[in-house]
Amino acid sequence: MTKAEELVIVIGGPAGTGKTTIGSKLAELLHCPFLEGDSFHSKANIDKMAQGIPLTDEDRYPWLTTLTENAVETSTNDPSSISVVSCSMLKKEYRKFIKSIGSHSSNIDENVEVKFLFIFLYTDYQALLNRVAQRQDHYMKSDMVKSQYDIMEIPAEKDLIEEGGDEYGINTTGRSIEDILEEVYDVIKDELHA
Ligand SMILES: Nc1ncnc2c1ncn2[C@@H]1O[C@H](COP(=O)(O)OP(=O)(O)O)[C@@H](O)[C@H]1O
Ligand SMILES: O=C(O)[C@H](O)[C@@H](O)[C@H](O)[C@H](O)COP(=O)(O)O
Repeated sequence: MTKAEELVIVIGGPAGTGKTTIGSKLAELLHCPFLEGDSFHSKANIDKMAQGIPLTDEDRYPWLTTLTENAVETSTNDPSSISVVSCSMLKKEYRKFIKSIGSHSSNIDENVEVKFLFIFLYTDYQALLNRVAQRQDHYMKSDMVKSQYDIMEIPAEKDLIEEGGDEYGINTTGRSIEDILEEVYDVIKDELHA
């Protein structure tokens, strides 16, 4: 018996890179749910970020676990069998962790295989600062952008979706939302209902 397939599309990148904007529009296009990854943070994490203190791996891993389990559960329960979730996933090891948690999640049936695709958005440092400054009522202020920019790992050639991997990086500098969305769709379209 072949396993049924679910798809979780994770939209990543540093603060202000367009995860929420692109992720929510992609979900509309695919007629599937969108999850805002930041909604799964503990209060302690939010308080820390609001004070301008970067998260440590100890803070991040429980958040990544909750976020992944929710994304898997959401795709399981949705008729589309897809969910889109935003998550900074700045380092390769966080993408690997999401995949390993997702594959062993208690929320999945043994007859279901969950496929993850990681779309990493990035732009130049100044553009990020400007965009974060534009956001109103967000705990994350522009003093956090540098720490994120310094550690971010843009997907490597060997891990790209077109090379048989599950990652893809998009430089969004100077590009419209529609243009970026079109590129995302183009990259993932072969994985839809595969
Ligand atoms: N490609 C883009 N060009 C210009 N502004 C953008 C672009 N993508 C997002 N923005 C703007 O940048 C700000 C941050 O976007 P958002 O989607 O909240 O980013 P993130 O979820 O990654 O923090 C918003 O004001 C949004 O409208
Ligand atoms: O859009 C944003 O404001 C940020 O990306 C925000 O989502 C933050 O980055 C993460 O919630 C966790 O922080 P780390 O990126 O440091 O893991």
